[in-house]
Amino acid sequence: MTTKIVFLPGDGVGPEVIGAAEAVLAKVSEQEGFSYAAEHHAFGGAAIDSHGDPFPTETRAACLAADAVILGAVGGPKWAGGSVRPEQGLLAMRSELGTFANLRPATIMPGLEALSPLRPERVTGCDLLIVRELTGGLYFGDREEGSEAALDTCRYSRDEVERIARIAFDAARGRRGKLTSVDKANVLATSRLWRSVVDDMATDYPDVTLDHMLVDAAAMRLVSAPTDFDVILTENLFGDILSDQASAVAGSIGLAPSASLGSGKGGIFEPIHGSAPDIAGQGKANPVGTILSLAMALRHSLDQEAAAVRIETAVSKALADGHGTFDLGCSDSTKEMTAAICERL
Ligand SMILES: NC(=O)c1ccc[n+]([C@@H]2O[C@H](COP(=O)([O-])OP(=O)(O)OC[C@H]3O[C@@H](n4cnc5c(N)ncnc54)[C@H](O)[C@@H]3O)[C@@H](O)[C@H]2O)c1
Ligand SMILES: CC(C)[C@H](C(=O)O)[C@@H](O)C(=O)O
Ligand SMILES: [Mg+2]
Repeated sequence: MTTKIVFLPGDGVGPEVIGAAEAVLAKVSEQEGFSYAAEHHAFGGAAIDSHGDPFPTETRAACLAADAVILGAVGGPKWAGGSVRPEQGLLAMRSELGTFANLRPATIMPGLEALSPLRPERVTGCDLLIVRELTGGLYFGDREEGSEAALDTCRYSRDEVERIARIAFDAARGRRGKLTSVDKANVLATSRLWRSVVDDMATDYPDVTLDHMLVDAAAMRLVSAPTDFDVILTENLFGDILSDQASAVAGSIGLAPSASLGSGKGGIFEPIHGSAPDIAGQGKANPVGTILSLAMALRHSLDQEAAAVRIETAVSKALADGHGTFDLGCSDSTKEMTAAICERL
């Protein structure tokens, strides 16, 4: 059966970085000798404009049938005040595809320590993975809008915590064997449930060293001692915030990929950054986060480990050779950076 890859360019820099991932996929598939069928669908603000819906029915059907969904980004000032927002389409897609596990690695590439805002000796060797719960918590609880008062609710069930914790324990087992569960158990009931479920599961993983950290302390630790972390397990909102912070520690948000996985084989693969309205349309966006997200798709959903490694190696080489976009203090355009990576595949 033909591998089906759905591209959702979305808004702002989304189409620019998706173009980069497509160029890399075209070359790497030829080199590794596999074929695929690519489709493009409307999503986010662009889909509000064309269909009146950020996640139109035909996009939903294509994503449900896909082996992997590669997303650029959604959102922007044009839609921010509207009654329907692009971000609602993103949340609906994550929920309907059941992608509860969001993997967000933050690794400083060897030789590139100077990219970090932290002192090089502090960031050298930083290699962490944030495992973020993606389909529960505050993002999906009951909500009431209001001009005088508003309400968001946070709910987690034992099952929801168990399934994401299992992913994190397994990931730690395959890495350096250290798991830090991040919560706010000194205040939140959901965090106290989270902590007790994670503790219960620790008995199945005697080879993993588990600790718990409050999210405020974790935010501090992430900049004062990022190399202390191996795998960070956390809920939806905390994972959103800490992953942007970790990406900056590792050099730039423009470098950071993610994989959103469920119980099936497919998944959603997207850079962690947004539509970057401040640089959209200027050919300046760093395509690496999206290209490395493609590598995660090849590894996790498409059975193409060799292609994933080929891409990761080419990205490292291009950066080590001094290529980079403006966010890295370099002068390559999105297209030049993409070409530099393609040449090194
Ligand atoms: N997954 C997603 O689609 C996603 C993720 C985050 C934010 N958003 C949305 O994007 C819109 C803009 O949000 P924001 O400005 O807070 O966050 P953002 O991530 O879009 O941008 C934050 C900063 O990082 C820079 N940046 C982002 N991506 C970059 C890249 N590839 N190369 C170089 N620099 C890059 C931007 O120029 C900006 O200065 C909002 O509507 C938000 O909801 C969407
Ligand atoms: C756009 C927004 C809903 C989204 C999130 O918070 O999950 C984004 O910030 C991300 O990190 O993918
Ligand atoms: Mg975010």
